[in-house]
Amino acid sequence: MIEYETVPAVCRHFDVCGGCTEQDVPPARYAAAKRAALVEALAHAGYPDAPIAPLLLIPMGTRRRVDFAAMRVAGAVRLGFHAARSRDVVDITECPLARPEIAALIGPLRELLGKLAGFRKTGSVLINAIDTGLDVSVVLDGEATAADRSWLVAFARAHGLARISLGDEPVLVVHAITLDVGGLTVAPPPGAFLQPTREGEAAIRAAVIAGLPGRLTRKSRIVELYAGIGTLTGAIAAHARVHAVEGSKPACAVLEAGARLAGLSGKITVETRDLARRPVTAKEFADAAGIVLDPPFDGAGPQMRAIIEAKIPRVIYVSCNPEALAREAKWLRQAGYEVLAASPIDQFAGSVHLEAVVVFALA
Ligand SMILES: C[S@@+](CC[C@H](N)C(=O)[O-])C[C@H]1O[C@@H](n2cnc3c(N)ncnc32)[C@H](O)[C@@H]1O
Repeated sequence: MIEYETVPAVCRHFDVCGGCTEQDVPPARYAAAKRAALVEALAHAGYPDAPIAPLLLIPMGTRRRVDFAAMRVAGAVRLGFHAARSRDVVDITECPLARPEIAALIGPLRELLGKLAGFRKTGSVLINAIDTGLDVSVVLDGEATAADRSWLVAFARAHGLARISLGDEPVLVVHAITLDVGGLTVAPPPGAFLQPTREGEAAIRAAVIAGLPGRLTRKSRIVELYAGIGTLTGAIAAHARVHAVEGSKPACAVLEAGARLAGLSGKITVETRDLARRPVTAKEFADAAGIVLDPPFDGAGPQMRAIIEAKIPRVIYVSCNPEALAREAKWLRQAGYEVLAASPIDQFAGSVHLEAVVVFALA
């Protein structure tokens, strides 16, 4: 039962599409609820008085990474997002959340999927907006035919895409694949993880850099866990040596190449490692001035034990899930860490999700 006045939703698919469930919440209430998610997470972890910054709002129309679901039902193609708590795909004609150039592809993509013999019942289309255009990766549930590939090539050319791929296999590269990630220029693989908005990414980076220990020297070393393609790595490397650890081999290759291109191979070392199976040990953290971690939705799990054992003076935790943050921050509190700063960032506009950067220091 809704107990407050709602405001008109900006999207015509609101209510059926499971994407942005909070669009009709009045702005002040929306912003308060988002910030409260971080307040509650940190209070739950034992930090009731943590210094929490105001919420950084990021407007609709800025999402630069969109993963559309597709379904063929009685011959007709549906392209959009899953309905709430359902595998059913809601067919959409607009997406005010996405950047306009991504939203403009919805109709043409639906038409393209309709022609593909390799698209039987279910599929998806992941779009990343990179510096040279849109990078589109189509995932089908059947074998793509030669004709399918020709359709993809024609589509990429007609819409001026940077690249089109079948899953992680590039089918046509039209423009050079480059993305500036604040200090490094990288070439993300098809479907690479990118922070959902440029604005959010910049805010995360700024909060991480502001949270680094004050007296870093050229010899200081920061260990960065879950580094991805290096979204934060180049910026950290402007202040210290960085050992970047990431589980995805292609992401590590991209990060390594970006570091080389920037002449930073001496400052940035990259390690491919599954941190769930083989966490970095307390001994390996030993001489680090700080740890930066940006784990997946479920949190860092088994990696946390060694972080706590290592007693590194500064731990900067980038979180996309306040629940996991609450759980793992509690262990940091029990180990004697205090919160120096916490920044809530509305990376997932219109949804209940929240991004946050929390800076912990050993008291
Ligand atoms: C939230 S993303 C952050 C990536 C990067 N920091 C960024 O901002 O783009 C989480 C990263 O953790 C990586 N990852 C997920 N599970 C992992 C594991 N078990 N071991 C190592 N890395 C993992 C993913 O590949 C992904 O790059």
